[in-house]
Amino acid sequence: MKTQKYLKEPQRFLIYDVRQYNNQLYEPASDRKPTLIQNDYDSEIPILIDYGSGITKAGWGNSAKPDLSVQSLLSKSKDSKTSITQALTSNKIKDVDLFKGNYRSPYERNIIQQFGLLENLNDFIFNEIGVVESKVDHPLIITEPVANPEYCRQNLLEQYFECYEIPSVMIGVDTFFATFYEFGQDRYQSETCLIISIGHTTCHIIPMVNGQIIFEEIKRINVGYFNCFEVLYKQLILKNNHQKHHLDYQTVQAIHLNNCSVAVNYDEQLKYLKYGTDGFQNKFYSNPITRENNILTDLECLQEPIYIDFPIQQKIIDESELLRKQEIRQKQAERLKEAMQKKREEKKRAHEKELAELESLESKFKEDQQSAKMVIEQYFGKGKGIEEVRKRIQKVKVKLGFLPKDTLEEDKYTLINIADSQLTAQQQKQKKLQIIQKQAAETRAEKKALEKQKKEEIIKMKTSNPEVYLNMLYEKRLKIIKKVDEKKKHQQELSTRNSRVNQKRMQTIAQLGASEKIGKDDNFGMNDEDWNIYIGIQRDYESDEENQEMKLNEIEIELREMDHNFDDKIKIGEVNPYGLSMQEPFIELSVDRFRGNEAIFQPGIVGVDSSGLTDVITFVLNKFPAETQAKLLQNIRITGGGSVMQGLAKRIERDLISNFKVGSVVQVNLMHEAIFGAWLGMQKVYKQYGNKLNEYFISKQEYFEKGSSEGIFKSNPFSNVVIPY
Ligand SMILES: Nc1ncnc2c1ncn2[C@@H]1O[C@H](COP(=O)(O)OP(=O)(O)OP(=O)(O)O)[C@@H](O)[C@H]1O
Repeated sequence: MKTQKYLKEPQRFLIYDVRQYNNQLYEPASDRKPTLIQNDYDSEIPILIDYGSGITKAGWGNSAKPDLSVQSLLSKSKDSKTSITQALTSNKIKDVDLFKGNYRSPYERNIIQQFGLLENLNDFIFNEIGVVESKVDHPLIITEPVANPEYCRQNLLEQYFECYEIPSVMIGVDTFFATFYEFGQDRYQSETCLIISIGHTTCHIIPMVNGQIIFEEIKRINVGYFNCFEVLYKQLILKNNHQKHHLDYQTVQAIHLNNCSVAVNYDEQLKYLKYGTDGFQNKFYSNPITRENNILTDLECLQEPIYIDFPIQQKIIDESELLRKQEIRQKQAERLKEAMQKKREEKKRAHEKELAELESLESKFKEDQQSAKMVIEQYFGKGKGIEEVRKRIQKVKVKLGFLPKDTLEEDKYTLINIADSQLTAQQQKQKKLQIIQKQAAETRAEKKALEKQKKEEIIKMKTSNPEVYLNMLYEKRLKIIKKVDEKKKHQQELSTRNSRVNQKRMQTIAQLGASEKIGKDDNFGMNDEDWNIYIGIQRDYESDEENQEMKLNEIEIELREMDHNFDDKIKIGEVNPYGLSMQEPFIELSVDRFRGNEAIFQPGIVGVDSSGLTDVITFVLNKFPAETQAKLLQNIRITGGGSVMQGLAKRIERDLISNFKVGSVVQVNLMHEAIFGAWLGMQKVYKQYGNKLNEYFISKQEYFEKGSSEGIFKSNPFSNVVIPY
């Protein structure tokens, strides 16, 4: 296959480096808990909760940042002892693969629909942030999405006032709080800007003119960060099935955040990935791109594929770790040696005792043949004579080292040189057996000698021909890696019920059940060989991984000594330098880097029948007179967790430049806080407005007087519109 030629060399990353990312999920550290509990005694301090369909952020009004940031996912499990069903949030279950677990969310899109689950989530929040009393005696400031349906708000208030006995609640829109945090009080009341909020499963486009939110023109698209991420996850699993076990939720999220981006020009990016620099002959690109006469922005925005290496061994183990392992191995070897020595001494004592007994029997035979014969028959079986005793004496003497080993060999094949005519039928049979045994012993000895010679040659080669020796070590290393990999795959297949390996295993067990032996009288297990059937089955489960790892370590120590570039070779993924074929230990990210994120610009990719983000932005902007439109175009702000997608602002900017008339100034910026903006905004509001906020709170008393009807909701500078009845 012809290799692609790109402008820049494709980058390679090690999965261990990629896996590190700024995860925004956490719980309060244990040393912070006492301070949090202190807060519970001061009923003036409000609790701020930014409910999100992706991440719920909660904390006390006087904390510097949210005390808790948790995924809005719950899993119910039954305690085996108490039979009480508990709800666990995703944070509580460490290293979970959220695509595999049975997780449920209180949300459908970004609207709360499951209030039972929300109660579980609230219990968790209040518990974690240090509310110790059964009721929550603090004012609450919470967020809701734009145009939150009335019944959701009513159910929420019902839960707060009746279940938690909360004294008062203020409700605002998450994006408005985030904007307040970004601009501050004055600019929030005067700014003209277009706010784009990329949430977990939705995007909102919110125009703000002279500090007024234009509610009539707010638009929502039903795709968000999660949809983009899900496309990537599915693509990666589909294309790299052999690395499936590595690609869990956390790893793919890290890949998404670190290595994926929004294509500035998706069509051209795809062509670039397909044709590489060959396409610069103006044939493939819609823009005439050439090296001499290029449109710089376009060239800069084209990106090369990325390779992520998954080396088989866990990490390049450091020296101390190696020493520790070596020490353990030495101790184990010493213990084994001691045990062997003990066993040998015991055996020696037993043989000495046996020899003494046999010799006394032999001398007894000389004195009293009759009585000695009885004893011999007792020992060796009926019909056996003094020859058996003598043979045994010789054997024991060889074992004790009193006689050389070949004494026995000579005795072993006594019949070989005697002609058949002089032998009985029984002896002829024995002769045949002896011939076979002798041949087998000779081949064994030959093999042993050959192995010994080989070992000596290898030792010689290490000094005389180190390069060949090094190659041999590399080959050995690859063989072990392959073996471990195959074993892992095999074991993985065993965990899948319908896999070929598992079916074969079941077949073996079924055959065992249907065996003719097990007929009317089931006597399975009477003979030792019956149990051999389990050896085949058990082999699948046995793990010699540690053994292999030890061997691998030993080889790598030697390799490191001989080849100083060994670690570098592994780092760049050069795992196959000596021509052994292996399954690729890396994944390639080419189109996948961009296709997932394209979902918010082309929702059709994830099957959502909707216009894309820039089309909707253009639609919204076209609703405004030219002057306002120009102002809005110059001040586009992106917020929400999805704004962390690389290249997002550039893409929107580029799309809008081509959608509006020549000369329009387009400026797209990210807000400073992507995920915590709304929570920090709530805190800023609480700190700046202070007591003035009281008029915006819905109190428990009002709720019990009026019920949760529409009239109870109070509008505030951050809330949805209240339509009076
Ligand atoms: N570093 C990160 N760590 C964890 N999650 C992240 C990170 N960066 C982005 N995210 C994603 O951000 C999203 C949450 O963003 P955000 O808090 O704005 O949405 P939300 O408020 O939960 O959702 P919505 O506003 O739609 O209800 C999640 O989908 C999450 O996967």
